[in-house]
Amino acid sequence: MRKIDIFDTTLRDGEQSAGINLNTAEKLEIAKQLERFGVDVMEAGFPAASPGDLDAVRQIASTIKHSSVTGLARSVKSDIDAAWEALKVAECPRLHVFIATSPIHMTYKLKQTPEQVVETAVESIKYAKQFFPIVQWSAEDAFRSDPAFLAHIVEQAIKAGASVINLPDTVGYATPHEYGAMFKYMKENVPNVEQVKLSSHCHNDLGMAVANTLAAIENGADQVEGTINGIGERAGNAALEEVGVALYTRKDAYNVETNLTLNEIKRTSQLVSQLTGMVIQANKAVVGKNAFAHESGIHQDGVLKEPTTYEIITPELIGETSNNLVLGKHSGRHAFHERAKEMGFLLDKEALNEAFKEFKQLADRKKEITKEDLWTILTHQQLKAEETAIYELESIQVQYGTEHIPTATVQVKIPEGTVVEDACTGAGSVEAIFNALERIVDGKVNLLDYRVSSIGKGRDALGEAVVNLTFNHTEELTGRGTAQDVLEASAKAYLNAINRSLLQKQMEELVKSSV
Ligand SMILES: CC(=O)SCCNC(=O)CCNC(=O)[C@H](O)C(C)(C)COP(=O)(O)OP(=O)(O)OC[C@H]1O[C@@H](n2cnc3c(N)ncnc32)[C@H](O)[C@@H]1OP(=O)(O)O
Ligand SMILES: CC(C)C(=O)C(=O)O
Ligand SMILES: [Mg+2]
Repeated sequence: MRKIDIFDTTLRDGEQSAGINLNTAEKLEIAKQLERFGVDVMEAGFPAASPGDLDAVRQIASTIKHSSVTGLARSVKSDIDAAWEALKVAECPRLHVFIATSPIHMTYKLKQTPEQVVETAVESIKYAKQFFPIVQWSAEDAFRSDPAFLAHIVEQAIKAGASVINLPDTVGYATPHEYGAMFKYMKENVPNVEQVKLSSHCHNDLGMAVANTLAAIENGADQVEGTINGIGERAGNAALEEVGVALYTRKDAYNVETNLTLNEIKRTSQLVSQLTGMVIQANKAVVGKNAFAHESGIHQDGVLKEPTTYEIITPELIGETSNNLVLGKHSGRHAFHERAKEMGFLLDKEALNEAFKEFKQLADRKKEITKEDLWTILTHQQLKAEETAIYELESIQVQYGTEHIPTATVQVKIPEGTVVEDACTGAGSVEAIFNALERIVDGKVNLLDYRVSSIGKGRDALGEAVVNLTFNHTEELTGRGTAQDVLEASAKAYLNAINRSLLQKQMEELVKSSV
């Protein structure tokens, strides 16, 4: 099978992303991880850019043994000298030297004629070859270059000693078909092309960097360049983890292999994100937080029955521990039941269905259902299964205004099974609720304590209320209630305490009668 070399430029083109600045220690850490990931070549920096970058490239070159380390240089002797200073410690020093070949770049940026550009390119390669055993030459903005001129300069670069020829789509303008055609054209029109490896280098301005890279492979590229998480100048470079996983998953289509250790992807991606401060978008292919997350019921059910229904990549392939069935408003019973089991709740079908109903109601109101929310819902159902509710809150309505006396109207299902409604005022909304409830329950309530708190974080967290009271002069009892609204939670807590008191009384009578 044809082998594709992976050239990582996270530490050079990736670091060119606006807002990224890595120090030597950070670059070294990433370099070591890139070596574990199995990249064939890593571009450690641009040694002429600053003494700090030169030092980082030198330290990486002297540390990394299983990947070839390179640095970038303009076609300028001082840049090549700086690169040699940094890379001479490497096992097999490799230089990456470039010059632009498109009319726009030659005319406006370099202010050189095409002939002068050929001469500069050839001179720089010959100069570099005095030091470096391997020289990679890049035609910056190759894609927007005149194809015949590009073929000519590539031929001259090979004659001058380049052993890898890189043909970048520097501004991310190419379509996959066009980018592939450029490689085909070079294969057919550069007489000495078989002496070198052709390399792709794609930018993502139109979101086609990975597709273009794959098209280059289909048309004869032997090396592909890119970065971890696709970071890089402007919209970034081709994301190497996407390229690696695409080549593996669609081996049937591409029929090539790489040296990459794919299960190092997650770790590499996380490290690069952390040290560069570039957050990975949740829906990013392969490494996004949602790449293995399923939220909708139909998908969750499918994945529980057979993962390949909705997963073409296994989480383990990239070093992720498992997929993630996220519970939200689109989830279904299968996933909910599975999660309840995982959390250790052994509820019967009816209780599970009740819990699922409660979960759906909450999911409609809340952006994210947390683990704490699930605990609360499931515990509530478990307790409910163990006790008979005597008073049950049916509905609650509170009128509150700074200029008005708070009034609460409550509907409660009483032990006889009928629903009773009452209304009351109070100094505050909670007092109004408690007063209304006291009129419904049959007995004397003495409220001793009342507290509210939130379960979990965020403004949409569930509220929990705890009420301590005595009912008909029994001993003090604690009631708990949870709801998204603290007023509803308070009413539930109040009734929960009353119910517990009544249940306790029933138990005592049962014990007495059985003696
Ligand atoms: C497509 C790419 O990603 S290319 C790599 C881009 N990366 C970087 O630029 C990061 C590192 N760069 C730097 O630190 C600086 O730009 C340096 C040290 C390289 C040069 O700095 P300065 O000397 O101050 O020049 P400055 O950056 O302002 O301008 C670039 C000069 O290099 C010239 N130049 C650009 N590319 C090349 C090239 N491949 N070969 C020769 N000269 C080049 C430009 O025409 C311009 O020349 P001029 O001064 O005669 O007009
Ligand atoms: C220097 C070259 C390889 C580059 O980064 C580009 O053209 O995008
Ligand atoms: Mg680039």
